[in-house]
Amino acid sequence: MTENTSAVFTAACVQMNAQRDVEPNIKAATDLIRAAHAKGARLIVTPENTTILEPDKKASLAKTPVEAEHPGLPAFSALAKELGAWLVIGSMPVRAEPTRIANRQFVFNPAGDIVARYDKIHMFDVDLPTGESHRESAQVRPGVEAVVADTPWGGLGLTICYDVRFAYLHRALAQGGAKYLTGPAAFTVPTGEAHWHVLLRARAIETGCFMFAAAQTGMHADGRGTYGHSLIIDPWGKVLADAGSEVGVVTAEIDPALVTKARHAVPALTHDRSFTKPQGALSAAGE
Ligand SMILES: O=C(O)CNC(=O)[C@H](CS)NC(=O)CCC(=O)C(=O)O
Repeated sequence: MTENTSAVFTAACVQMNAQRDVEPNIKAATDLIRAAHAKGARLIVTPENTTILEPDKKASLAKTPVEAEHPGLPAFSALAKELGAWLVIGSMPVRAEPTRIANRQFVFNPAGDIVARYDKIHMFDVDLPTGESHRESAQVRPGVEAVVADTPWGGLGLTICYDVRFAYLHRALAQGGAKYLTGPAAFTVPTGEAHWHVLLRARAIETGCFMFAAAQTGMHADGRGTYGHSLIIDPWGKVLADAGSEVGVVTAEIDPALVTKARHAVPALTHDRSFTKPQGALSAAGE
């Protein structure tokens, strides 16, 4: 189908509860993507780690093939083509080096072609007050390139999960042509409760972009919980859809004209100034 590039269209976020093994996750994602399409969605975004949420690093590496051998690629390519929809797989980790993976996002056009790839740049290395610790950098090779995909509705800037805490990436994407941002995630419950909505709304407001943040939800392997609340947000910061904590699909009508409207009202994206930086330096602990 040829898209009318200025017309209102329906976008969807798929909310998943991915488990350890790739094939059942592909099947679960496929069913939800079909449900999103049945609701009229022309652009469908899935969460970070759509294809695998395996806490055991050795097992995760063993289950993560190189891109060319990953069963998710032919499956999602065929699905995008069958549905005639734009499909963003929030992330599908692939082997990047013998012992490291890339936390990679894929954009498929309605012909089933991969039109963009993005490797997550910022690594989630944290020790939370709840005792939950993550060392993403121990296994993931971080990306070094910000990516804006071309869609019929305008630029789609790609980010993943912890990237949401880095405003400069989003600003660079918007200044590089993005009118829409993806923010697929597997957010922790405590940081989600405290930070998720405000961070995503801030990124949408600062950039004058729509935000599509598809999330993992519920309990995963080894007692790991994720926050859910997939969000679709407009460029003025209004939450158009919030998926709550259940597995499922949320949709929203996207009016591309709202991007121009928000940026005309407050053209902050064009008001950058240069300034000298303060001399201080952070310690390793970040203080
Ligand atoms: O490790 C895996 O198996 C899958 N990957 C994730 O869950 C990623 C990296 S550990 N999670 C986040 O980035 C959460 C960020 C977050 O929660 C915050 O910024 O507060």
